[in-house]
Order: sequence, then C-alpha cells, then structure tokens
Amino acid sequence: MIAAVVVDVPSGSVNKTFDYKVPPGLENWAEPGMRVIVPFGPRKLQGFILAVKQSSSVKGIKNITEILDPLPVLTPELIDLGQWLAENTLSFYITAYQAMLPAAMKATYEKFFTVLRPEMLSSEVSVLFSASGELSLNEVTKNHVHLLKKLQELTKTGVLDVVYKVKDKANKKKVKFVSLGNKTEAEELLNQNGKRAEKQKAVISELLSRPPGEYSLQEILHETGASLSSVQSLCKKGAVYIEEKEVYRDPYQGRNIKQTEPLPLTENQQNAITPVLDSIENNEHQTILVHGVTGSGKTEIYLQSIQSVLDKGKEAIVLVPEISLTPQMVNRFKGRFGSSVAVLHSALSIGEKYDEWRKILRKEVSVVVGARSAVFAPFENLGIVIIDEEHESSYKQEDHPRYHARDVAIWRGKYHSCPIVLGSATPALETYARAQKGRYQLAELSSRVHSNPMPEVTIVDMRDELKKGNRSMFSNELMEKLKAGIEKGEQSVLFLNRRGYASFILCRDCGYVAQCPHCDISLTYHKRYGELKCHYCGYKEITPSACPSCSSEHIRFFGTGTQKVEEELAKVLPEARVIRMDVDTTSKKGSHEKLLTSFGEGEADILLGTQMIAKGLDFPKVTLVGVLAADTMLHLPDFRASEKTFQLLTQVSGRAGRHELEGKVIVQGYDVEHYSIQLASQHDYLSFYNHEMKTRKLHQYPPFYYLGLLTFSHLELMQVVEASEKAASFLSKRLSPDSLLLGPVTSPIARVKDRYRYQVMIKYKNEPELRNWFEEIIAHFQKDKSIKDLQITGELNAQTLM
Ligand SMILES: Nc1ncnc2c1ncn2[C@@H]1O[C@H](COP(=O)(O)OP(=O)(O)OP(=O)(O)O)[C@@H](O)[C@H]1O
Ligand SMILES: [Zn+2]
Repeated sequence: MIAAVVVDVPSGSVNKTFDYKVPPGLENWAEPGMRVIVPFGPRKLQGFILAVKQSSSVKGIKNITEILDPLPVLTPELIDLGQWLAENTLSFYITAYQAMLPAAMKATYEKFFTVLRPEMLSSEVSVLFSASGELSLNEVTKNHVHLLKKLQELTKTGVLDVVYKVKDKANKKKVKFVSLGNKTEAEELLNQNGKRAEKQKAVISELLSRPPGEYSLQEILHETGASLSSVQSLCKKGAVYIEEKEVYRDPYQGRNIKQTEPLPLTENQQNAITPVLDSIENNEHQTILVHGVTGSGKTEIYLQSIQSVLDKGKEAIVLVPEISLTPQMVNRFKGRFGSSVAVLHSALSIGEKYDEWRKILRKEVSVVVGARSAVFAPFENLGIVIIDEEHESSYKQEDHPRYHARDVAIWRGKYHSCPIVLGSATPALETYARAQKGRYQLAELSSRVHSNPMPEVTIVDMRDELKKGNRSMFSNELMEKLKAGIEKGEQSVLFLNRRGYASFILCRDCGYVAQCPHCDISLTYHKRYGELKCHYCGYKEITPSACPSCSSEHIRFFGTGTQKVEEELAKVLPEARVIRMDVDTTSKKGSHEKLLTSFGEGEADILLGTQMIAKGLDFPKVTLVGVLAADTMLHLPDFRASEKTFQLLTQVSGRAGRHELEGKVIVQGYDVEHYSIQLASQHDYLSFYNHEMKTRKLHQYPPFYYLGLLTFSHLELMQVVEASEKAASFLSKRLSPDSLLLGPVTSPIARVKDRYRYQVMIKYKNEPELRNWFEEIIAHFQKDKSIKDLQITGELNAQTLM
C-alpha cells in the first residue's frame, strides 16, 4: 500500500505529494486525512496522507515512520477544500491544511536519542536513558551539556540514533477521580479510632453520602479538608479507587446559562427566514443575504434556522467577528442549544481550542460558534453556515493562506447542498451587488422587532463648537443628553473611534513626530507604560522628555485615547459611573465579560470604549450613543474608508433604543459633511450603496474590478524596485486590454521591519491566467540566486492595499 503525503516544508519545490510505503502492520490503519511522520532527506517530518493507492511509479520509496492519528483529522471534503484553497490563495498545500486544524496540531519537533546498541554504552551515558530507551535532546542540553559531544559521536558510529517526534502542544488534560472501593472495608474504617483516621473517615462519609460514582479528587479534598496522602492510603487499603482520566477543558464550565425557547417570529422575520428554510428543506445550495437593520432580530432567525437543520440530523456553523464573540453572543447559542455547542475563538488557550475542536471531530456537538477559522469545522453532514456581520474585514485572513471565510463557506455550501446565510445591517458592497444581480437571494428586514423607530441621529460639527468657545471633547448637546440620561436612570454608550486615530508624540515647536526606526509609521503612545510602541514590528522606546530633533520640551502626546476621555468625563461629569473598555482594561482573561455583565446589571451609567463595543451588544436601558471623532477613518489610504465609516457608524448607532425606550445618537466630528456620515445618520443603506457604487465605478475599484496585488519586500530598496519592475513588465505583455496595470509603486506603508515594500496592482474583470502568471513570477524569483531573501506575496482578490 502506498500513501501520497504532503510534508511540512512550505516551499515551492516540495508543494506536491510524495509517495511513501505503508509498512505492513499499518495497512489497515492508514487512511487519507491522517497525520504521519515520514523521513524526508535527513529529517523526519510531519505530513498529511492525502490519498492511498496500490502502487507507485517512483523507485526506492521509503516507509512511513509513524501514524499520528487514530482517525483522520481531515475529512475527504476538507482534503478537497484544502487543494482549492491553496490554489486560489497562492499558498502551499501544507499551509492550507494546517490552517484548517487547531494550532495545537501543528508540528513542533522534539529530538530524541534512541539506543541501537546498548552493549556499547558506558554506564555514565546509559543511566540517562529512560526505560523505553529514549533521551530527549532538550534534556541533554539542559542538564548534561558536557555529554553532548560524546552522544553525537555515538550517533555517528551507529550506537545511537536520533529521531524527531512531534510534540503535542496541547497536552491532554488529565484529572484524578475518586470513587468508593470495597464497601465493607470502607465502613469498617469509619469505626476505627485515632486522630489520623479522622480525615480518612471524612472522605469515606462524603463518598457514602453521595450516589455511587466518580468524583473529582480535587473536589473531594476541598469538601473534606483531607490531604492527598490520606486518600492515597485509603486507596492502598482498597477503601477507595483513584483513577486518572482525560477530560475536556471547558471554558464555559460552571456558567449558568438560561435556556431559551424559540420566540414567535414577527411577520418581517417570517418573510426573511422563508428562503433559508426552503433551502434547508430542499437540500439546495443557496447564498442568502439577510439584510436587516440593527435590532431587527437577525439572531432569532439564525437560531430557528439552525433548529431546523438540527431537526434534519445535520450540523451548523455560525461565524461571528472575533471582536463581537462576546459571552453575550455565545450565551444566545448555548442558551438555545446547550451542550451541543462548541465555541472556537482566539481568547481560548491552545489546549481549550484543541478540546473544542475534538468535540466536533468526535461528533459530540452539532453547532459551532466561532471566529473566522471555525469555517473549517470538520463536520461531515453540514446543513448551514451562517456568517453574522458578514461585512467585517476580520473574515479575511491577511496572512497565508489569505482566504475569505465567505468564499470558503460558499464552497462548503455547494459541497453539502446547503444554505449559506450572510447577515448584516450594512452588507459589504460586493455582497449587496451580488444580491442585486440575483447571484445571492436577498431577504430584507427593514424595521426593528420592538415597534420603536430607528434612533434619531444628530451630527455635531466640532468646528462650530470651537467657534462657540467649547474647547472640550464633548459638544454641549452630548453633555446635556449624558446628564439627562443619568437623571432618568438610563444608560449611554460613548464610542471612540480609534482606528486611524493614532495617539502619537508631536513636538509643538518643530513638528517632529516620533517614528519607528524600522517601519514607515509613527509610534503609538502607551501612557500606562510610558513608552512608544510600533504596532507593526513591536519596537518600543521610552517616551522622550525633550524633542530628539530640536531639544524643545514642548513635546507632547497628541490624539485622544479612551483613558483621556475617561479623565475628561470625570472632570465634567463627576457623578457619572463609567466603565471603560479597551485593550488595556480587557487584557485579562474574563475581564471583557465582567465589564459587560456589570454594565448590563446597571452598575454604570456610561460604557466608554473603542471598536470592541460597537457591535452585537443588546442592552435594553441604553438610550444614548455618543460617537467621538466619527471622521477619523475617512482619511486612511484605503478605498474602503467610506464604506467602513458608514458601517461602523451604523453599528454603533444601532446600540441605542433597541427595546422599549427610544434611542438617540450624537455623532461628533470635523469632516461631518461626508456622505458616509450623513447617510449613516439617516439609516439609509441603499442611498449609501448607490453613491459608493458610483465612486467605485469611477475609480475602477471592487466590486467592478478585482484587485490583483503583488507585494515585494527586501532589505535593499534597489532590489524591490528592480524585481517589481521586472514583474510589471512581464505582466504588461500578457494582460488583456480590459485590465489595468498600476505600479510598481511603494506600498502605503513603505517599510516594515526594515524591509522596503513595493507593489504592483492589477485591476481586472476576467483574467483566468493571472494566477499562473503570479505563480510564475514567484517561482522565477525563488530560483534566481542573484537576489537573496526577496519576499513576494500574491493575491488575486485583495481586500486592502495596505
Ligand atoms: N420575534 C421576536 N419577538 C420578541 N423579541 C425578539 C424577537 N426577535 C428578536 N427579539 C429580540 O430583539 C432584540 C434584537 O434582536 P437581535 O439582537 O437579534 O437583532 P440584530 O438584528 O441581530 O441586531 P444587530 O445587527 O444590531 O446585532 C433582542 O433582544 C432579541 O431577543
Ligand atoms: Zn516598526
């Protein structure tokens, strides 16, 4: 039996499968989708079996060394998907497959010495080896460095061998359980006297008082105050059993989640859910855009769609943006579907993620709620994929493999003949355009569930406030409304748009701005640590007390951070109880949830925060939303700047007046005439869409054109210039007349980590060969020995130009 294996070497020359023999003992075991260890040149590497066959045309093939999985970790579907993914994102097969699995399963190797000829070992060396004849290199370098040279010699002369083993990053969690052993033995113990026996008796009585079964040893120790050794001696006497078992780490353990029943749908919801239910009923793939204003009850539509998928014995994936994967959101799914829900997001530890993922693989759950990569959940009977806030840029991975979760979902929807539901109050332009063209079905929810109107929005031009003599960061109207809210016992959300609003250090005398010495970007000020930090490479320095350029002392922190807003608030509204949510206050695990819970329980009047409070929150008492600096994102060098501004303003505004109380929104900024701000304040998605589509058409941007992007980076400027010029001229000879070639030009961020960056952009409608040309260019420079260390990334459908 022969296995075709892709190995863990991300390089163009090995981006294919290699044939290996399956040793006789393993023939009944080896299956496509399993991870294996194979010899590769002098190394042993991890790989995936993609196919098995009877014979190979390759001569002298080697044996598989080890099979790592008892069952395949990639389903046949995922094996196909990985191939498609690699080809469409210009990445290596191995990278695509690894992206589908939890990080814990990615290979890290530990080297071991093993003994081939024990009789040749001196006693000094032989004692180091474990009973199984292994000694890890790690152990040697830590504790027996002086023997390293000797061990290497022994390896050269064939006394020892070196093997590579994959280290399981997520050591399975084991827990000790205790249960009652021999009952007469135990009861007899209760009658004994003696001080030491007291604790043992307590353990016995505790176990006798409970229904027969296994109880966590830790819990029993805690309950009885007994020590581990006293339970161990009970165990020796046969009165109890101690057993160690593998358990799942459950991040949601002990949480009290209220079960919810399906709500009777409103007429609007009924209309919107119909195409979804039809698609489920008919086992027919459809992509359905649920375009519903904020608070229109999209989540209830998701929940009831999932219910009907589960009723058919199928499985569901729900994707939510990382940032809104809040406990509030998770509880809505756990509250309806209980323990059949697995949750995957980046706040979980590597081990927790691995455990959640194994529940999916073992078919112990049928619903997954997770961020982007949950789209690869290894379900085999998928009945629906729901993408909430489908316009969010976090659904695009900006690293290899550069996939968009929406594309992957639709691929899987076709494979399983099931619906893909895209939900948003502000769909991406691309998505809405497809819905208008009929490629997606459109379901509209134009009003809120509770029959209150959309909140009224007032736009305040802060230049006018300044003219009126108001120098604070809050307009008069916002102040009044905040005060009124506190008096009425209602709550407010204050949103500070941080993106594009760097807090930088500026010299008021010479205009010097502190810049990263390795990247063309200004350093961000972190008050808490008194340091300046580069968000691209992590470079840090102490905040200077005088200007490094002109020595002036008037060097000051500029820009507005949430901390500054909080300080200001304390001055002008001392009576307000404020909860601040930003990266600083939520860095500790669980703090995010704590802050939101206490806000939900009315322990604060104002929730102040950044992007992380813009979405998904549903608090009935919030009647006022204030937006500080609505316009900052408009000036980013990004053709989606207007779209992102519109989406964000709509989302934040949507937090106000979601239930019985009426909502009010105040939007502050300097460039407030901009159509994205004006139309967001009128809750007018369609006009925004039409306006923005005209702009995109005029400037030949998506969705009218795809953006192909080749980015070159190198430590030397001349190298990137030359290489990108070569690539541009190669492409210009081949592109169809309808396509546009732009560049080479410097990237919007011209240097990152000391590497200069240049890019070539292609705007195209139909260019079936583009992928091959990109691959050719990349392969060409990989082979070219005269340019070392040139990095090229290619994208066929770039989302940003950064
Ligand atoms: N049919 C219904 N009857 C009563 N209440 C409902 C119904 N459907 C939804 N709701 C409630 O209405 C509120 C708003 O719904 P939901 O949060 O799902 O809106 P949404 O469309 O997801 O909004 P957003 O886009 O702002 O997140 C929630 O508190 C939800 O429980
Ligand atoms: Zn930097």
